[in-house]
Amino acid sequence: MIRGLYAITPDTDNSEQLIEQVSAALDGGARILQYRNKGSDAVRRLWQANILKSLAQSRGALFIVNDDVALAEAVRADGVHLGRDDDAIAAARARLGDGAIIGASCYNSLDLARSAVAAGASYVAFGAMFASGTKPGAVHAPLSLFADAAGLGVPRVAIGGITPDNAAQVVAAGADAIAVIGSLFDGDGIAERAAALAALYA
Ligand SMILES: Cc1ncc(COP(=O)(O)OP(=O)(O)O)c(N)n1
Ligand SMILES: Cc1nc(C(=O)O)sc1CCOP(=O)(O)O
Ligand SMILES: [Mg+2]
Repeated sequence: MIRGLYAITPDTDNSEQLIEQVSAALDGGARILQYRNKGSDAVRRLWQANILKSLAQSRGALFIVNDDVALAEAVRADGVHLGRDDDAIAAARARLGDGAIIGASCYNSLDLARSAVAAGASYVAFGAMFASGTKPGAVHAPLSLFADAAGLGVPRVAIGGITPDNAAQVVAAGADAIAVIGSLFDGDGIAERAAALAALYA
């Protein structure tokens, strides 16, 4: 189920630190984990994805791979997340099967969300909600999109600049899950910040 804190990994070659960071996020209550790594080579990506999948699933969390349908298939992830520069949703659905979770980035566009659902998306993501240090050039998405998208029949995920200080307004606006990188994984206290974010869905 796509609901609650959706942790997205920081992009790193440091697998030992990554495992510790992700463990803390899961301990704190993350219900969905996305493996997002655009910098490492294919061998390290496969290794990290396999380990993180086991970690997530051993804690009852869903495991989603960003961008890479082949990697999602290789590690038997619960699903894949796709944006405008990635593979088509219908092709991913054909490859991964009916049971796979396929998330779609819809930025600030309800029309994109409608098209994504028609193509077979399992959830839609809107962002950026706030200024994002991870993706400084991201377009801004208004909070009103979550109400506008309520009738689509799939969960609505919020992303971009979400922190323990501003997340409550996103949840109140109707986001079914909040996807977070920087404010969750930067610095010590990951489990505590995860718990604060997860508590918004308690
Ligand atoms: C949950 C979630 N929402 C949005 C994105 C962004 O996807 P995309 O636009 O493809 O950008 P990259 O993450 O690939 O840089 C996401 N990854 N997860
Ligand atoms: C990967 C990504 N996609 C976005 C979008 O708006 O589609 S914003 C974003 C970065 C999210 O990281 P942080 O929590 O550090 O802001
Ligand atoms: Mg992408």
